Amino acid sequence: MELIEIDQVNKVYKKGKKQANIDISFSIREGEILGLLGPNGAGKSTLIKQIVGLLAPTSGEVRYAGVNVLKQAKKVASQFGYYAQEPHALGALTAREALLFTGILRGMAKKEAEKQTMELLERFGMAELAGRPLKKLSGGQKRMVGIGTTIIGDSRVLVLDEPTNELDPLNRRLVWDIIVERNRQGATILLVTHNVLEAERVVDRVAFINYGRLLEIDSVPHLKQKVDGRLKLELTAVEGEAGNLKKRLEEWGDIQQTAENRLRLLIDKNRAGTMLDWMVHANDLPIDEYAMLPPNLEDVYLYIDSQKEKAVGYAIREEKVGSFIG
Ligand SMILES: Nc1ncnc2c1ncn2[C@@H]1O[C@H](COP(=O)(O)OP(=O)(O)OP(=O)(O)O)[C@@H](O)[C@H]1O
Repeated sequence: MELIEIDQVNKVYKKGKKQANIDISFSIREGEILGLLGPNGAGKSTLIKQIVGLLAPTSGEVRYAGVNVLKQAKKVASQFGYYAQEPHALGALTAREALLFTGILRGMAKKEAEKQTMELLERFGMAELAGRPLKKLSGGQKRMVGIGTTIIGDSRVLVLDEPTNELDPLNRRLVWDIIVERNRQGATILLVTHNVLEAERVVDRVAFINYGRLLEIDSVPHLKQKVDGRLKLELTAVEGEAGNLKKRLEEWGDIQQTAENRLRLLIDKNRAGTMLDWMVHANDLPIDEYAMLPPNLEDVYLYIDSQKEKAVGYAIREEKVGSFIG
């Protein structure tokens, strides 16, 4: 069943005259984990804010269980857990109070909210910090309390905007575990992340957004078929030579610059042997290191993005390379 429908959503920010979302339509199915991926400035947070009803679309609408979210703000607030990128304004509350009050606001009985609060703080390794005001916690600890306030109260829908951002590896893993666990308990989950490789392990489907548009939405295996029959060559260029190297390799396949001196080439399997042979014999290529690897979801994204750029003639976003790294 389609739980949330995004129907022809357009968002124009008046001040900047910026069209952040253009004709976006797709559905989120009940019980799925849908990953929303795309580079910085693609329009993901704008879309998410409209999905949770905090921002009104310029045109189009978002429906939850068949009804426009803006017409059922109370219901959406009680049934959705929303983790925003911006830190929340609960700084004067203690960690315990922030969790407890959010649980009660979502309609939990006080006793149950108390129980879940302590369970979460223990799970986060923060039981001893329960009485400390949020403003006196570290950035990562604050973020974990933010995750806690999002998931407390068994919300039917979780909307998570970069939930693992700025967390250490252990907490990142804990958050991914919690996401999967809550999904198994029945929650429908929409999440924005730049951790494409971590997301690949948990999401059922992926929506790729760029230039304010939905470029693609599909299951991970289906998306990977787009780069089937290809291999990935990761190259480190000699300092200052990435542009030059990119030009020399362009004819072999789809090439992207992924960091200042790093390039990624997707090449047909049946050309890979000839290409490698050519590369090792060409003495003047400015290459420091290279490795041949099977493609992953990040490569699918880069491929889809490059095809779209070619198709519609968008300028290459040199300033945005590397958005997916780390
Ligand atoms: N309040 C605002 N007023 C004007 N323009 C805005 C506003 N918020 C966002 N934008 C612009 O809209 C575009 C989309 O921004 P958005 O925050 O939705 O991107 P994003 O995909 O979430 O990016 P990131 O991954 O960096 O968080 C950007 O060009 C941004 O500068």
